[in-house]
Amino acid sequence: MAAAPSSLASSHLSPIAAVSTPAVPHQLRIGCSRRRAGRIVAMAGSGKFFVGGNWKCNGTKDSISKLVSELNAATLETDVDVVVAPPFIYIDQVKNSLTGRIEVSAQNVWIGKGGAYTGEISAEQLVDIGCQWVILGHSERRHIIGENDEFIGKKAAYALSQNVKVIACIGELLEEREAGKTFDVCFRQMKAFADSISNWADVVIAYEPVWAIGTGKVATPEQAQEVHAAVRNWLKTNISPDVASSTRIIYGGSVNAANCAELAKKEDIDGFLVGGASLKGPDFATIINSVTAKKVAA
Ligand SMILES: O=C(CO)COP(=O)(O)O
Repeated sequence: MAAAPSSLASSHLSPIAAVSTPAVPHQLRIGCSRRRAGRIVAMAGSGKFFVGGNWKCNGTKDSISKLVSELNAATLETDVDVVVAPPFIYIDQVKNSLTGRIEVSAQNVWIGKGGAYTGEISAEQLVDIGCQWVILGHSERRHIIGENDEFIGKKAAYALSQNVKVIACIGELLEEREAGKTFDVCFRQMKAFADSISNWADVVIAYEPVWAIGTGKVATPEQAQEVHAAVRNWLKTNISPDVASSTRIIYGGSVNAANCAELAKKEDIDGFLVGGASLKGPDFATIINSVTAKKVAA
């Protein structure tokens, strides 16, 4: 992705000024407080912490073999769901060498049943090689490849129908944030998923502001929390309170070993989708283990 303009300084995107769309409704805050009083303090959602590594179009047989060895040797907290997403052609290699502690995801899937679709991979084929997850709606597929909301929603529905779980990505462009459209964009992308999804149990939502992806310009914990809380409230209003509290909403965009703990402490951040830092085993392990920061915050 192109580097974010220098105007993306933290002073420019201050926690409150950054999103000029309406603040999270008071009602939601009350809802979170109730949950706090009941059982969970630092996690508004009730699901397990979730960390995904999106390897994108990176790696060779040799580098992936080294990364898998690092992951196999790492000590990982037990109460975290961990998934890695290698390029399609290495999924089988990873499945055959990676510890069963970590599940494997694809980075894309065809919209329906396989057949005469040159270059595509079907959900049935993912199931055939034991790949349980797929990332859909990633900004690189939206903005570089040109996938639209409806196409992505239908892909999600078909993958779920074949028992492939979905990491559903949403997030605004820099110009959309600067125009105060962050919530509008995220809610529109959420609606497209919701129009196609009936079973949310196998869906994890990844909020990945496009200006933070691969740029080193991570959202502040406050900026991420603000959008996560709004998305959770959107689920509460438009799907159900149960889905809102059980669906993991993870953050992606320049997450690394140094910034993960502060992000993890935020109550609506239920984990991470990591790009560059997931290519380094020890750093990825640190990000997985940032669940301990959440527990301390609780
Ligand atoms: O796109 C991402 C994960 O899907 C994030 O990428 P980076 O962590 O490299 O910014």
